[in-house]
Amino acid sequence: MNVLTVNHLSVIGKQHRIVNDISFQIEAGEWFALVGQSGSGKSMTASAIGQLLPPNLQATGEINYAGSNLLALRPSEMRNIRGKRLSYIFQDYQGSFTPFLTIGRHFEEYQRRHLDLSKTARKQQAKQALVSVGLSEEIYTRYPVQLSGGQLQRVSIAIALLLKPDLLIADEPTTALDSVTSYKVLELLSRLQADTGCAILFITHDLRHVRKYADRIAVMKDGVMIETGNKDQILNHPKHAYTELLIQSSPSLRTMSLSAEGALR
Ligand SMILES: Nc1ncnc2c1ncn2[C@@H]1O[C@H](COP(=O)(O)OP(=O)(O)OP(=O)(O)O)[C@@H](O)[C@H]1O
Repeated sequence: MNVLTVNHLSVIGKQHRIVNDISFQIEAGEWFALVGQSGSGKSMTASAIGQLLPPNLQATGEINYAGSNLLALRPSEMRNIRGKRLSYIFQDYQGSFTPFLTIGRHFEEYQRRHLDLSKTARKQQAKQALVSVGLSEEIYTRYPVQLSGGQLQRVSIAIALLLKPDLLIADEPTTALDSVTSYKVLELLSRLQADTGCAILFITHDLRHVRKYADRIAVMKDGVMIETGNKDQILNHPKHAYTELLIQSSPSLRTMSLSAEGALR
């Protein structure tokens, strides 16, 4: 069953077409990776899904989710879906936090917008969510500046998954983190996906990040989706020269793909 169906999506600016007539589906519970080099249109695709495009850009086509075409929804209807059934985590997690509000207040604001819970229940739910992403309950009373990048990204994930969305859009969530912390965040996402059954649209320019986790991969180049397929097919038998180039420029993948070829001989 598809959780999201994108048909003929284009993102258009005054001068140019940033995303050009792309179509894809995300199945319930799958890890769908959108890869491509910087500027290929991945983030604008992700933003179009949640009506988060900058005001000078417009989306055309259809994005079907939970029985609605998201592009046709009023902003208030979209706000209701965003955060509740469809959540985001971003590369710039720091920008998602207000420096003078505690982590607890960030949870509070989110919970009050979407849930009807008592203050005590909200606090309890937030603390449980912190523990579920491997953080201590004490983080609840801390300020963002008192946390490391990895801890803050974990808090973003805890908030994004609080209402058990059907789809989590993770736009380069590990780009600003060191490699060990990135690895831990990816492991965490994978575990939480198994626990909650949510689908993940995972955006990255680094194919290594999808090797272990993705079920399917779509490759974007200059606003066009040039290739989509299951992970093994894309990584071991890319059809497009550009996909080959992405793999070649990712050393550990090249080794992996060569050894896979060797094993087949
Ligand atoms: N507000 C805007 N107005 C006009 N063009 C924009 C705007 N925002 C982004 N773009 C352009 O859209 C193109 C696609 O950007 P996008 O952020 O989707 O790329 P990306 O594949 O996500 O890259 P990255 O990996 O660097 O985030 C880029 O050429 C960018 O310059």
